Amino acid sequence: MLKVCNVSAGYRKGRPILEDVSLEVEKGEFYALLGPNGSGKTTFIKAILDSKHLYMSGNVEIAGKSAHQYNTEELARMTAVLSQEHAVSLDFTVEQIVLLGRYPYQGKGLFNTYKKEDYAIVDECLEKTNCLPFKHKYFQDLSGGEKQRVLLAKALAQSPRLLFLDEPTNHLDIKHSIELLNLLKELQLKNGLTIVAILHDLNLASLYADRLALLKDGKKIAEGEANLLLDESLLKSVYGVELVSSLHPVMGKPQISFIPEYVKN
Ligand SMILES: Nc1ncnc2c1ncn2[C@@H]1O[C@H](COP(=O)(O)OP(=O)(O)OP(=O)(O)O)[C@@H](O)[C@H]1O
Repeated sequence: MLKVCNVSAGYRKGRPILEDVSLEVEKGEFYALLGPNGSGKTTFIKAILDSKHLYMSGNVEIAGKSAHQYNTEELARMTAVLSQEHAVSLDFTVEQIVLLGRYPYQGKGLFNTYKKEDYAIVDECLEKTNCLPFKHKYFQDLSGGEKQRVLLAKALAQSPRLLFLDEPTNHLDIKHSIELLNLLKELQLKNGLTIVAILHDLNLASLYADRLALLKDGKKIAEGEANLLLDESLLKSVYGVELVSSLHPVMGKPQISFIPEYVKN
């Protein structure tokens, strides 16, 4: 579904932030991108979906076709992104924002308007993300976590086959983080949605992703299943901190914790 070949990208000429990154994500896979702050994770998503402001080399294929061959509407029907930046017009209601997710499905004609089906999809996405209770509220009046869920509903309303998420659990409390990841997993398993998620929480990545990749200083350091990747010495070399790995009591997947400094002394 996604093939990234030897991609280098940066914001200034001759200063790459990403260096020679290659990876492939299978259809219906949940792939997590991990790495320290500033390692290039967000730049990676931009290099795939929005490279016009980047100095970039290498190739990106989405569903077997070069990313450059998609026009804006085609790309927005194939992929959606939940980004960290909430660049949304302030005086829109929740419903209006989620309806924007249906825009790529409207024709170019002057009299094209949203159809009954679009409104039904919007309601379905609002329900899935637990946003129905504030459907008529203004986006600007919501909490950070509620805004995050509305923007996920908008991304889902695009009915994408490939969904990118940049720290989707940012702003969410533990209940809503778990609910969001459960929903993503359900969409992956039932609908075959392909998911590429930047996650800072190694434990959630371990429990939900099929494969993980570690980025450091713009390079892909390692890739694989959680049992292979969440290794204490590898994590120390990437994050520069001592971490302790143990197994989840039910899932048998690695869970990462640490010993606070004051206990060690
Ligand atoms: N628009 C920009 N112009 C110039 N440099 C940028 C821009 N956006 C990001 N950078 C730089 O690129 C590097 C990688 O940033 P990026 O946001 O991709 O990292 P990240 O891994 O997503 O970080 P975080 O985990 O903190 O969100 C950083 O050094 C950052 O300062």
